[in-house]
Amino acid sequence: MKEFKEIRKDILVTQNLSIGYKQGKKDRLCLLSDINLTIKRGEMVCLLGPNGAGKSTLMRTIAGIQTPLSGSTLVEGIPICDRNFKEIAQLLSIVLTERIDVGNLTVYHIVSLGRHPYTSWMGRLSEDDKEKIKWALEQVGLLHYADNFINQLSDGERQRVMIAKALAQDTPLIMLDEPTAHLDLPNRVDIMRLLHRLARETNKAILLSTHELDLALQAADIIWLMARSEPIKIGAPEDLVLNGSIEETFRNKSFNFDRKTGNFIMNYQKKQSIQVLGNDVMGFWTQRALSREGYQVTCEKVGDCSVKLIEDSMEWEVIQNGSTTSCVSIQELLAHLRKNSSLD
Ligand SMILES: Nc1ncnc2c1ncn2[C@@H]1O[C@H](COP(=O)(O)OP(=O)(O)OP(=O)(O)O)[C@@H](O)[C@H]1O
Repeated sequence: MKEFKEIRKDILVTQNLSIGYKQGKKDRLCLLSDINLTIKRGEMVCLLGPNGAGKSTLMRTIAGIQTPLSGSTLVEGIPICDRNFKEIAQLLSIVLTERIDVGNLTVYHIVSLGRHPYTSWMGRLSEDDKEKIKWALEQVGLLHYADNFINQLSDGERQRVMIAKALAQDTPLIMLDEPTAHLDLPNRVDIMRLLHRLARETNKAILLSTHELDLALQAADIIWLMARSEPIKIGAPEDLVLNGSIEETFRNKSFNFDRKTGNFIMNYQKKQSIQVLGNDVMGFWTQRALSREGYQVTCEKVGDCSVKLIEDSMEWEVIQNGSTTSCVSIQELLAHLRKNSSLD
């Protein structure tokens, strides 16, 4: 029980925080006020929200890079504004979105910069510092790249170097601003899995802002859902799906959020209805294709056209006006339907 309490200790608390920008001497743009948030050790929190919601502003304010309009951020119980630069750097590390372009530095050198808050002004690394750098490189799977120059690495590897630097900084809170931007799908998944594992195994709190709704829904322990001028919604991803918060925040006439799959489905103008007999995986993809083609798919009998799925042989039987045509692919099915509708 004691161990559980330690794992779930609050590392960061915001108290009635207001975020925004001072504009001139008197005016100010307040994006959001009365923000009361908590992050616990061992927790991965994803900050989600549409463009312009204020995610970066919130991240910068929490990290003490930007001054709040009012309220405060407490790290380990002490307001961040009462701490000096070195103390803050020992409590929270930040990984920014910008692609790093320091070609003449090695991976080891960049990760070693994470030890800066602990070294003397000469920056000499102790044995303990070197151990922490090695450990950080191991965690992100880049120990064998230690002597490589940064410009010899892919974007995914560079991002892992920056995460290693944050790990070497050995702070209880790691903040990342859109860590998966510029990455392809396998790398996006790898980074999210890595961050999730690190939160669990190192007992650090990880806060990241992202536009990757599907990955955040799978990897986050807690989601902070932000929309302009609305209170931040907080909860386990599944709770925010079930109570309709995700749908509401990202509501758009061009697509719908499918609560069952956690995916966004594009809206197409529907021309006519079509009956599809069969379900499961083949049914799902057939429905997607027919929907794109402008059909309203139903399992009820409608009109004189229906599609029967033969799952064993992966075939589609189109039954229309009493005659049956077999198609061996969705492409062929769509071509057949297009041909017949042009004959109508
Ligand atoms: N320096 C600034 N001065 C005044 N307003 C700003 C400044 N920086 C950002 N804003 C405004 O604050 C609002 C929130 O911006 P912010 O970058 O925090 O949103 P975001 O959710 O991170 O957006 P995105 O997802 O596009 O990165 C925007 O309307 C933006 O125009």
